[in-house]
Amino acid sequence: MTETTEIKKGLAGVVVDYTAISKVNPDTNSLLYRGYPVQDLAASKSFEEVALLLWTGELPTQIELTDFIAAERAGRALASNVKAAIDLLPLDCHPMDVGRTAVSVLGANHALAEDSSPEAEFIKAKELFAAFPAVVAYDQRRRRGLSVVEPREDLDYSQNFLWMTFGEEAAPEVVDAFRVSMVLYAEHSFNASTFTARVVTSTLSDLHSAVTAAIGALKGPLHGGANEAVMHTFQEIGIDKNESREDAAARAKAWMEQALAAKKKVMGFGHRVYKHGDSRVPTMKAALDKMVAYYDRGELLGLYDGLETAMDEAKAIKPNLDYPAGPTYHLMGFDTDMFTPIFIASRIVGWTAHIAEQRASNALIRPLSAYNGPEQRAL
Ligand SMILES: CC(=O)SCCNC(=O)CCNC(=O)[C@H](O)C(C)(C)COP(=O)(O)OP(=O)(O)OC[C@H]1O[C@@H](n2cnc3c(N)ncnc32)[C@H](O)[C@@H]1OP(=O)(O)O
Ligand SMILES: O=C([O-])CC(=O)C(=O)O
Repeated sequence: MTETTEIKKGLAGVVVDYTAISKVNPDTNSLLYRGYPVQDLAASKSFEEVALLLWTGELPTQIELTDFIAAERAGRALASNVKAAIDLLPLDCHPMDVGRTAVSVLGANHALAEDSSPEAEFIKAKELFAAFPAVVAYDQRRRRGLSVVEPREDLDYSQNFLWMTFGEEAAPEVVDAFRVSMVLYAEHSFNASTFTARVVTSTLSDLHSAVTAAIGALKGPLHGGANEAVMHTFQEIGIDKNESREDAAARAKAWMEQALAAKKKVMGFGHRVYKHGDSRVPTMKAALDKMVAYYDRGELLGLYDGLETAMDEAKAIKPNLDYPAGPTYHLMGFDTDMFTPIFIASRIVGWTAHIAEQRASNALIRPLSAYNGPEQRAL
């Protein structure tokens, strides 16, 4: 085997494999899940239906959906050793560390952990989907010194997620914005965390190991961690509920101009694949607009507009999905560092769909490197 000398830093522009799960088209700013435009799915389908679509390739029949919903509702409670493991973690560790640990324990618990048949993998994917919201809710509540709220089987996925987190039933508008975010975050081809899951799977390792590794990749601010970084930016600029939208926009614009002059990277903007705008942003921004109206917090849109305009004027770089998602979760009442764990809950679907696809047509993922260290020398 000869070494290639053509280096593709960050694998930019490299096509690594086929996928039938989603199609990201940067020329048309579009995203298809198994052929369906994501904005159409977000307009009319539950997250549960979208999950089944991504896993199986087709929207479920009514019977399939009913069966899945029943199993999902029955599988929401946290195992006692997952709670115990979370309780052992410091309250000031990052919640992504909690999510990563919880998935690891769920893997160790699983009777089918080492069974990678398609049937076993599908069972594990569905169980992880059902169990993970309770991890986020449990951790959010323990950080606030609040007692656990048990799941309710009369609520759908999004309603129950918000119920377990806040201990009250969320308004339909809020549930819907949350559902939209779950649909939009679910899948995005060979992004860094999904690729990580595929690398781990390619060694014939198990599903929970692949998801645990993917969580590590998602945590970084160049990837999923950007949704919380967006809120940190808003907080650094300063949030004043009584400020007018125009004044907030002016302050945000000035902040961005300074940040760019200082050559800072501002999280929530830019994308490796989309260069003219992220396909999901218009749908998520519409959900954010509804939340701003619901909570009467126009000044947040001032900050949003000011940063976006200044970035566009200076560098023509567009927002990515994390930009509208961050303030949406803030308005719903989540602590900022819980935003990326919410992303995990959704992306579990995409990761596990890719794990299945990788297994079905596996080749060990092992690229080459060009050596640029010292020449051979004598000891
Ligand atoms: C769900 C998701 O994971 S979406 C992505 C979330 N991540 C973020 O929001 C982090 C901020 N964005 C970024 O760091 C980048 O846009 C990335 C990593 C997402 C993609 O970047 P790449 O395709 O590798 O492009 P790269 O980082 O080389 O940027 C190209 C140029 O645009 C600039 N640029 C890109 N994004 C930004 C940004 N957010 N702020 C300021 N400048 C930026 C770079 O500085 C670089 O400028 P230069 O050519 O003058 O050096
Ligand atoms: O595709 C990417 O590189 C990042 C992204 O938007 C995602 O994972 O949703």
